[in-house]
Amino acid sequence: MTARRTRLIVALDTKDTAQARAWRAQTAASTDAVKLGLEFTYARGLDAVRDVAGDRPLFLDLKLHDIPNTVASAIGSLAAMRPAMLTIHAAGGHAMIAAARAAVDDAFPVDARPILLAVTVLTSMDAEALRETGVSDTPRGQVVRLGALAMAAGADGLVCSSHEIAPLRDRLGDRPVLVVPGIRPAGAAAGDQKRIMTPAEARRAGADWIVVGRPITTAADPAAAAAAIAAELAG
Ligand SMILES: O=C(O)c1cc(=O)[nH]c(=O)n1[C@@H]1O[C@H](COP(=O)(O)O)[C@@H](O)[C@H]1O
Repeated sequence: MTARRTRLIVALDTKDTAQARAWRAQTAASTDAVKLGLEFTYARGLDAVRDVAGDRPLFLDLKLHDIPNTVASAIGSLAAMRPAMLTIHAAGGHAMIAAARAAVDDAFPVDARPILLAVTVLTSMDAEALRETGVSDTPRGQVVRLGALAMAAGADGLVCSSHEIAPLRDRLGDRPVLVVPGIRPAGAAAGDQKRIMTPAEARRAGADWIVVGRPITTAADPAAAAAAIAAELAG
């Protein structure tokens, strides 16, 4: 597992197109992909997302979670975006995930299919937050349950925290692409994230990709912050 290279995605979370472009340029040398999500997309629209991503691999993080027909139709609307990765919520259930799978296979040419990622339990949730939603299992138990469900329904990979990589690999083997947010370099503020690890810990745990936003984008020097994380991943 640790033989895989752990790749770095920078989350360009802003409403400002010029800011997103600047972060993209500052981090291009040390990151493998850019993530644009709800904040930027709702503020600026999909054309601006495509424009900011440019020639970088695009993780389009819209976390679709609706009835199967709506999710499938929404994925059809994203075909022109040519994303490298797309997110849906595993909690939408088997039928929704299977509909998303079918829509990806339908809407994208075979050589341009995005990696369909199912978000398991948000990294901002701890056991207590999960209990408030009616789930009495631990985050780890719930991530493995949702991860198995999502992979059986046709997802290519999962979004989870570093804490769940080992139990997911035990249950599901090497097949799921594991994308891991909730990454904090030593000393960085956790903010709203609860299930966190450092970049080096995530690499050792076997993350395929890590997602890092504020530790890069709020740094005095985003280029240096991204380069330091890339160096940590290189070991
Ligand atoms: O799907 C995601 O990317 C995601 C899932 C999750 O469980 N936790 C999570 O933080 N994310 C995203 O990862 C990024 C983390 O940002 P920072 O906390 O600023 O590093 C944000 O863009 C979140 O939307």
